[in-house]
Amino acid sequence: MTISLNQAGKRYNYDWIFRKVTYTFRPGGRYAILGPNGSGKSTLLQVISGHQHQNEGSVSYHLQDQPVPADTFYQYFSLAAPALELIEELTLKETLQFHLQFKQLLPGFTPEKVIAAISLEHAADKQLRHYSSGMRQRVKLALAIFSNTPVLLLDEPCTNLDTTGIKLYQGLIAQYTAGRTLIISSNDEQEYFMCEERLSILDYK
Ligand SMILES: Nc1ncnc2c1ncn2[C@@H]1O[C@H](COP(=O)(O)OP(=O)(O)OP(=O)(O)O)[C@@H](O)[C@H]1O
Repeated sequence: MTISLNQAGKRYNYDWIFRKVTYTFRPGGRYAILGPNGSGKSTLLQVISGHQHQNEGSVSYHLQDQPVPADTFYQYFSLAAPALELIEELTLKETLQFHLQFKQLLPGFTPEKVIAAISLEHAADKQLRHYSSGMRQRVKLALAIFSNTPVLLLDEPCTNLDTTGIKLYQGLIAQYTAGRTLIISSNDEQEYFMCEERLSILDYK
């Protein structure tokens, strides 16, 4: 999947968050969107994903040179973000079953294997509302990383993770993202160390 931004700009009310972003995210590339708190990293990720619409310029998607309509791009990406809500009443097992109605898991994976991969076997039947913030983050990462999508969008992926959780995240990225386009919004090197391409949002003010 190729994602192309051409002179893209986004404002909230009268404040431009970024302007004139012309950038191409290529298939299999690993990209970090960098910048301080409040600079617009999450907003750019939301414009890429289509959750927010740009106010100027364009965003387009191509799969092997064929255009992908913006309103079908949701099928091709998975996303983990602090703002994304989990369904609190569901257990982890139920969450994965529900998720399977929308996205397939990576080949060879079952809900049980995903739960084991994030070391939450002991809490698989507990409602998510009783999870700690770090456990919730593991669930969000698992739903994104283990979905069989060519594009993976991660907004501050190590939010609420302890040292063990960060190592787990880094291991999952190393093991399960080969060949996928990875775009990480972050200001923490531990989250984006593997990204060879770095995009500073401050260059687009
Ligand atoms: N829905 C919204 N309405 C109005 N302003 C918004 C909205 N969402 C974000 N903003 C503003 O846009 C700016 C960029 O926010 P954004 O969340 O993209 O920054 P960020 O770089 O991801 O920050 P952080 O590192 O703190 O997560 C901030 O000034 C924020 O207040």
